Amino acid sequence: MPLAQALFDGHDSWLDHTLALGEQPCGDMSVTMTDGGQLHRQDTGLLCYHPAYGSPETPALILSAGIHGNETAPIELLNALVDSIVTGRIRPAIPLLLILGNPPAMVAAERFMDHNLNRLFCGAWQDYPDCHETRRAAQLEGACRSFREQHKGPFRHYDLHTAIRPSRREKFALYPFLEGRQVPETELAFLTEAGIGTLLLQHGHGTTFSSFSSEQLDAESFTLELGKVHPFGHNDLSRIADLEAALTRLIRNEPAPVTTGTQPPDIFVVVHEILNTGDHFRFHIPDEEANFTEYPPGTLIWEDDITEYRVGPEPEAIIFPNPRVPVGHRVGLMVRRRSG
Ligand SMILES: O=C(O)CCC(=O)N[C@@H](CCC(=O)O)C(=O)O
Ligand SMILES: [Zn+2]
Repeated sequence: MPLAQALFDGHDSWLDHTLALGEQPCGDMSVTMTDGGQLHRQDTGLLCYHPAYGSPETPALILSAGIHGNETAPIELLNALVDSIVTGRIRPAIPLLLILGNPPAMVAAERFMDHNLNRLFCGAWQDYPDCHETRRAAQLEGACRSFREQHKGPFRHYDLHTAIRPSRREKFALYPFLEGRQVPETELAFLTEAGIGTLLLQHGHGTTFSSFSSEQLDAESFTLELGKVHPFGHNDLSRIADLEAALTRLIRNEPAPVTTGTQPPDIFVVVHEILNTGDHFRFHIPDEEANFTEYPPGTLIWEDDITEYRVGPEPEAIIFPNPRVPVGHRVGLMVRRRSG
């Protein structure tokens, strides 16, 4: 039986297997690749790879997609990488943890079922009533922690997403906030290689998956926004071919290309985080507004009965405008290009 079918219980791909199971767990199993590497199915949507040889300096990589179930382009990209590994087109030279985050939400083509999974990390899942997403956040934290314990060398995590709105900057990365941490030059070069020309530096502690791996696993972590949400089968994966090539290079542990003369990503900082303040919250950004739409000084962005927010002395742009979130959650971010 072909390796993929053995590992995925007769399904042709990891994605088909994950969608067939949804919320159901699956048994743990391992297969040995022809080069001696071990591919280990830990549970539904959870795979890990250990190469036959390695040293303490060998970097390790976590790749996740589908933390939001309807963000299908990154899911299809990760599935294609797994297919290449299983069929021997890519022979990984580094340990990998590969995650399809929210299988039942993927089946339902929804962002999430009960709670936004990407707000439940760093232990925040303990503050919510038990549901599929709280259990999944706990499981993913545990899987990442034990992977980290086995691999003490350089450690990266890329959490792949797509955005609800179109964007004036199609692909962008978010770097979780950690006091005193600066983005290494190697990571800036990786973003350029991957065709991601914009980087937003987060401004405070978060409870996203990338915040968790950054803060608690000492990973170089990024949330990567790779375009707009579309249903399965309606993505133009050629738009993220540079990322696929850059990830393939990392997985093979090949040296980075020489980047002399290439443009580093444009860096943005958060000026203001818009939170839903409750019943009297009024948001003045139209529903269909694209990410990175800029507003002139003085523009009223939101208000309630007590306070309001207007753009400061320099123009500011909006990212992730979405007023349909629970009270206390993020409605959007106001950002500005970093000077210097
Ligand atoms: O388009 C939107 O409104 C949301 C897209 C999305 O899911 N973005 C992530 C960003 C995570 C981060 O801040 O690192 C999210 O909201 O979870
Ligand atoms: Zn997302």
